[in-house]
Amino acid sequence: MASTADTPVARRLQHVKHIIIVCSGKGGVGKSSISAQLALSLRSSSPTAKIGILDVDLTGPSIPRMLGLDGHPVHQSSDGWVPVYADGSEARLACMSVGFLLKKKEDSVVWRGPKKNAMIRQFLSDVRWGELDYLVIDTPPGTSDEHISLMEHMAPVASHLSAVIVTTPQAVALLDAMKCLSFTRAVSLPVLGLIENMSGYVCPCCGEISNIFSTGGGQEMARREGLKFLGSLPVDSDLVTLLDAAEISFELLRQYQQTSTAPLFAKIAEEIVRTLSDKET
Ligand SMILES: Nc1ncnc2c1ncn2[C@@H]1O[C@H](COP(=O)(O)OP(=O)(O)OP(=O)(O)O)[C@@H](O)[C@H]1O
Ligand code: SF4
Repeated sequence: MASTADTPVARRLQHVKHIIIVCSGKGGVGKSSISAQLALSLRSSSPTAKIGILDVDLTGPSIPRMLGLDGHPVHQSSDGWVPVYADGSEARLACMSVGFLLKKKEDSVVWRGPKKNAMIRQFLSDVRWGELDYLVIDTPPGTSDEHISLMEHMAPVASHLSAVIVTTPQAVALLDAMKCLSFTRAVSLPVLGLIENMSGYVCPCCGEISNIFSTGGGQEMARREGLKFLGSLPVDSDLVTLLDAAEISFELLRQYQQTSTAPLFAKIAEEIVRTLSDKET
């Protein structure tokens, strides 16, 4: 068994206390926006918390856009790639994504498994994350080459890893979330809990939450499978406007706190922080 200092990935990641892999069975359920919100909420959870967010959704990287970082170049230093900081010189929210490496943001990545695997290894071993409290990893939907590569490369730091599963209330998304859960069980990845996204709709006029789809399916799945239910988030038009059009990351940090989902997500982040600190003791 490899010791924690045996591989380049282990040497980089041994200073990251907790690595949270965000996954979903189905595409479009809001995994990237949950990853972005988790990183923003964790950053706000303490005045000193240091957070990283790594986007390994290689064919559909959306984290740079959601954090208002589109088009930022990645600098290479003698000690590896310097991540892009969403909060400038405060340097408490570091971000890395294949989106930063594309010439144009509309360029697509058409890579086979081995090239994806090499890219993920490079993200894990060559990015100068430094000391982090939390590294949030946004993954593609389903359980694909990217997930397998992540688990293989991070095996020496397996004790730092855990997952959050995102679903929407519809039966088809829940079925896919079950597949995702069975992957985590197959690779012995502890699951912190389940988030039900797009559960009801926040009326932009009066702020009332209406149930446009069914709700509660995620909670029921969590109960049935012995998972923690971390919370549900409604469809919020302010959030989609903010994340789809974020242009300046500094503004985003401030504006996010004014959305109606920010306090709901803060509770989810608190629960995640509590679960992880219980795990440490
Ligand atoms: N709670 C929400 N309220 C409003 N819009 C949301 C919410 N969650 C996600 N969205 C929006 O839905 C769209 C899809 O979300 P996102 O890209 O996060 O999904 P995904 O699961 O990561 O998708 P993919 O399968 O492409 O990786 C985005 O435009 C996002 O801003
Ligand atoms: S929730 Fe109230 S304000 Fe919003 S659309 Fe419905 S009736 Fe109108």
